[in-house]
Amino acid sequence: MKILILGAGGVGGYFGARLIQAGADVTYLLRDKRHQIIQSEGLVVETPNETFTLHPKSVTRDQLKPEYDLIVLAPKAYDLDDALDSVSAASSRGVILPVLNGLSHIAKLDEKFGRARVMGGVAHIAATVTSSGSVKQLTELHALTVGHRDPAHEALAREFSALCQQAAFDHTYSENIEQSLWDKWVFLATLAGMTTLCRGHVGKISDAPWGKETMTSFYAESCAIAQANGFPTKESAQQKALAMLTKSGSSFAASMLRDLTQGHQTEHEHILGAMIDYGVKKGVPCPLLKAAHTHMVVEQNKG
Ligand SMILES: NC(=O)C1=CN([C@@H]2O[C@H](COP(=O)(O)OP(=O)(O)OC[C@H]3O[C@@H](n4cnc5c(N)ncnc54)[C@H](OP(=O)(O)O)[C@@H]3O)[C@@H](O)[C@H]2O)C=CC1
Ligand SMILES: CC(C)(CO)C(=O)C(=O)O
Repeated sequence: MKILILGAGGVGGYFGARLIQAGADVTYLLRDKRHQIIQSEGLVVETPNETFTLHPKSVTRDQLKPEYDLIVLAPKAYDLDDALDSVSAASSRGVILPVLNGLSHIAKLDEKFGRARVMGGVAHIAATVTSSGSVKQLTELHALTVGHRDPAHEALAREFSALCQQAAFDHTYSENIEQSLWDKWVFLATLAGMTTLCRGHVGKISDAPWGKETMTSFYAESCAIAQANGFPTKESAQQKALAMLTKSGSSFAASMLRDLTQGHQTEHEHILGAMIDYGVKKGVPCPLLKAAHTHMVVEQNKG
């Protein structure tokens, strides 16, 4: 299977590197600056246990041909339109696997490629790109869940899953990937909303007198929106998520907090704004999500 991965950032860089180590035929589609770095220095991956360098195949958009069976999209949500332009010379064939957080990108991809060509993916990792260009896995967490959304691409999705089984990360094949996407989204909206509002990680929030209660209410709001839209998070998954979201002493925080404190663009419209839209359409009250979203809009407008 020939795989094209758009983006060698935290998610694309990490999971792509692990797939290459496992023998997968991966090519990266990169913008000029990242392409030059990877061509000259290789793809450097730092994990909590080791640092390794790979020399992957990479192309820029002008070198692209429609020769891939699977096209993995790993840009930030605000770069999706540019990513779709960049990949256009290859995207007349193959199955598309987006690994972005949230869900609103799926509708856009379905509209462009048709549901029969768009599978689902959920990345569970805390990863970033360092100032020197390395991909850095910040914690031991590294899991990729994929699944088919249409019988037309089920065989390819399972073939890709078999490749993931060989790679050095945790992998699950989801028989209901849209539910998996919603489960991750309600968790992330809560984590991102609360850690950005409070400018602190889960442990700090849990130490505050009303921290656990507010986190729990935020999560309940997000779950109510998922439920109203036909994707109720199972009780067992809710308990597991709440345990992580309210754990005393935990240094867990969302990548949105890292982006905010480092002055980068953030995905608040995709993670918080789109969740509010789903809530408002179904008449679900979401005051905490609206407070978190308002805070992010004010922050980003500061320039
Ligand atoms: N980081 C994390 O811990 C997690 C992130 N996610 C989600 O995964 C998605 C990706 O996030 P993350 O990996 O952190 O983002 P990064 O910013 O680290 O990486 C995104 C990469 O996409 C590249 N890119 C964007 N547009 C194009 C284009 N047109 N052509 C080629 N490359 C392009 C960027 O390239 P360039 O270098 O040129 O800017 C960048 O290297 C997001 O939706 C995020 O929410 C999910 C789970 C965890
Ligand atoms: C919640 C987490 C860390 C899990 O992968 C994530 O996706 C993010 O912070 O963007």
